[in-house]
Amino acid sequence: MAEKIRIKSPNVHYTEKFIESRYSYQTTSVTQDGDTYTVTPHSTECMFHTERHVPKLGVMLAGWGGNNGSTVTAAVLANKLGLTWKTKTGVKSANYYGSLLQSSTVSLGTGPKGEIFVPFRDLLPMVHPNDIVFDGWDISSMDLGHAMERAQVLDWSLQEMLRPHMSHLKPRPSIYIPDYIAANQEHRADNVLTGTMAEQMEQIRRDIRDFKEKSGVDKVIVLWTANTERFSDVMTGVNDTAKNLLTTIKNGGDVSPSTLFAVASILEGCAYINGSPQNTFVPGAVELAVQQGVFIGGDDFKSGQTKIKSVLVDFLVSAGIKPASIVSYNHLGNNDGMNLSAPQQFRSKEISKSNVVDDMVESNTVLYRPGEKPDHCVVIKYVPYVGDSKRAMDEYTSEIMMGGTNTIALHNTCEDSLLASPIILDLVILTELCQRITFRTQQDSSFQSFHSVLSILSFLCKAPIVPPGAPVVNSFFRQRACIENVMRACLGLPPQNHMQLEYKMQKSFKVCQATKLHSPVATTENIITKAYHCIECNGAIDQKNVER
Ligand SMILES: NC(=O)c1ccc[n+]([C@@H]2O[C@H](COP(=O)([O-])OP(=O)(O)OC[C@H]3O[C@@H](n4cnc5c(N)ncnc54)[C@H](O)[C@@H]3O)[C@@H](O)[C@H]2O)c1
Ligand SMILES: O=P([O-])([O-])O[C@@H]1[C@@H](O)[C@H](O)[C@@H](O)[C@H](O)[C@@H]1O
Repeated sequence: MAEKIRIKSPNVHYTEKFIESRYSYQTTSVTQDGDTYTVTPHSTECMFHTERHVPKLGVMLAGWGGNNGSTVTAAVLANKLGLTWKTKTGVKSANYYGSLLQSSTVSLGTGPKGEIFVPFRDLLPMVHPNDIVFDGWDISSMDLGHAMERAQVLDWSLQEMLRPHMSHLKPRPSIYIPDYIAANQEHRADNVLTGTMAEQMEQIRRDIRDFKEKSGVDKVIVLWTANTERFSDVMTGVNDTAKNLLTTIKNGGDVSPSTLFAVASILEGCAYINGSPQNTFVPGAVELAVQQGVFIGGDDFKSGQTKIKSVLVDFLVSAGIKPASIVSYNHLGNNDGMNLSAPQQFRSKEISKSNVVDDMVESNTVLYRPGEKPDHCVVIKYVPYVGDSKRAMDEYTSEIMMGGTNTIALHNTCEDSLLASPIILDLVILTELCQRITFRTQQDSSFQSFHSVLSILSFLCKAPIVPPGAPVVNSFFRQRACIENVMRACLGLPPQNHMQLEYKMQKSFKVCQATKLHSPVATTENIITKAYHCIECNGAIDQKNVER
């Protein structure tokens, strides 16, 4: 299907298979001598190739019967069926609100009547969530129709319409190692594999092949939305290299279920994404992904309280205001909350929720001395009555000018799974798009893909994993700009600069449809009517009355 956006540029060519773009990647290197910085601009000429054919995508969820797994499956079905349903506040319609790709927009540039914005998803050919085929595993045998009911997330009238489409969906038996999740999860475990660790992992591999064959999808992405596990110990000789990890699995050592899923996915050539906070990607798993040229991404969906934190701290620090104390409390009553009520599982989540401010704090040495950080406290409490409707309460106390303080208090109530579900869709759709993008610099003899550790996903994760040596960016707007500008590069377009110089200079200028420069014409003494005319085509394209 032809793309909605066509680039008219000598640097962009559309072949049957690819969008081919030439792109000049601009960076700067900096050297420091005492208080003096020397900045040198660099330009790297690149070629991007983006495959235009969008494949049929299958997504296999570990934890499919959970609140997130059942809700995202239900949401896609409701959208695909175009469902509307009655509630006490009126008729609701299925949508993908909360999805960056489906429900946010980006600026394409200036049209005859001003700036043109289009949905993110229109920038490049990508999978539509309605077309995704779901499958997966759960240690609970409950079918997806009943799991949706157990989750208590969606309106009952909607559930009744969806149940006929979900009751036949049954999670495949999964790998269950009780020591990795809270003991209070044992009651769910009636759908578990048996055999050695290696045999169980091989079954997961067979499941992936079975799903791909029976569903007819072109590719599969595996995503962990099962319970939060305790952290794994990184041990030399056990999981520090790919070879040692595979040997440990063969001999049945200390390997978590989420890491077993990761190894199974990687060996099947399927991208694997970790939506939970545990350190699934032990060094051996990362090395295996790199060796196999398979994408991995995570950790821990950035969905609510932490997402707001990555915005608010970015705002405060960027505005020169010094956050000194951040207290994030929340309580929730879903099964995730029950699992997190156990100390080791909470610790995994506390880590992923606590590191999100580090890059923003470290970027401002005017406010913070080296190593100085705000007080940062994370509290999660399990309160069964509130169910999936998480209550998050935050207090940000900052130092302002002349010894002043500013305290911002937030209260945020939301269905946790309705925040996470669009994140799951963005993760798998963006990962699939990246699988179709290759690029080369002038120094490369051939095209290459992104690094196996897919750090462009960081916008969607609380604790982004990045390639060795790469910086961790948590700042919301920098993460979002990265995705937009990489997609713009695939279209041969320069990064968004938000300068709008054409409106800021005394002799303002605009570029009309004929892409030629204009000059303003002063018409009266007190009021300048900036009439923008094309020098050549003399076409008046815009008039604004501005005070002298
Ligand atoms: N807003 C959010 O909901 C949000 C945000 C960030 C991260 N997360 C993380 O996403 C994960 C899922 O959240 P949820 O609310 O859906 O939790 P949930 O408890 O409702 O679902 C988890 C599911 O995983 C299953 N499970 C546990 N161990 C398994 C295994 N080894 N194999 C297969 N299935 C297994 C459980 O039976 C359950 O059905 C949690 O780790 C949570 O911390 C959720
Ligand atoms: O994304 P966020 O709102 O900062 O963090 C959330 C936690 O506050 C919540 O307790 C947990 O159950 C969710 O899994 C999610 O991780």
